[in-house]
Amino acid sequence: MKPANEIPKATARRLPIYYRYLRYLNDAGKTRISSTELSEAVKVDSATIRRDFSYFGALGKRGYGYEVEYLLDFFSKTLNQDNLTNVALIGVGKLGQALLNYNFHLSNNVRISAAFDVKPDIVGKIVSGVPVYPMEEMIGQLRIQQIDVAILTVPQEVAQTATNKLAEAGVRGIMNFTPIRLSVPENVRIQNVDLTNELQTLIYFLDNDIS
Ligand SMILES: NC(=O)c1ccc[n+]([C@@H]2O[C@H](COP(=O)([O-])OP(=O)(O)OC[C@H]3O[C@@H](n4cnc5c(N)ncnc54)[C@H](O)[C@@H]3O)[C@@H](O)[C@H]2O)c1
Repeated sequence: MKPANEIPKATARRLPIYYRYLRYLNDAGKTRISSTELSEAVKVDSATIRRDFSYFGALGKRGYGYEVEYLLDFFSKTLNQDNLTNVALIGVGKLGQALLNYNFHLSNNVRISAAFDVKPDIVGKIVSGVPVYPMEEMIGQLRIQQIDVAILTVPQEVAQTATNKLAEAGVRGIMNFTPIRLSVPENVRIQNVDLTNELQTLIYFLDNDIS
């Protein structure tokens, strides 16, 4: 098995997809799955699946397929499913509230446990089960709750200032929903999410008939 930093990013991104489907199979009482079946279900070609799995050692047997429980256990450990990751949300507006409401129900191991805002009418409230703290308490709360991942849903004008505070609090990963490109220290990783971009990419692929 390769160390985590040697696993290609594309493979790492597919792991949660495999994991979710294996959980579904396990819940349905299925004990074994062939690579063709798995491939059809998760829409990843079987050569890619075999290559992905090969990074973790030989997990399947030719002509037999994969043991669901074994794989599930294996991926659960690899994806650190046994540890709950608390995530903070900064900016409890329209988008922030939608994310709080969703709160990653499908995942066992990630949940938003604290939210932060500046609006007096929302600070101090509990929104979808998550307490909303004032921004002045952010650094302290993140440290107490040992949160090192944050979702940023503030107006773009304040995004960089909020990011600086997150970095100061020791946050290592930020999921950035704001349209600006954030500057961060080297040890902080940013994941930009832009639904408009995604939609435009989809339309571009459709218009140009690219599969
Ligand atoms: N990536 C996407 O696909 C996508 C989609 C929608 C919105 N957005 C972006 O998400 C962000 C939020 O959008 P929205 O529609 O929810 O806006 P909104 O105005 O409804 O919410 C913003 C929230 O941030 C709070 N806020 C303001 N200043 C703050 C500060 N300094 N610290 C903490 N909180 C602060 C406000 O009080 C408000 O509750 C915007 O930057 C918007 O451009 C991105």
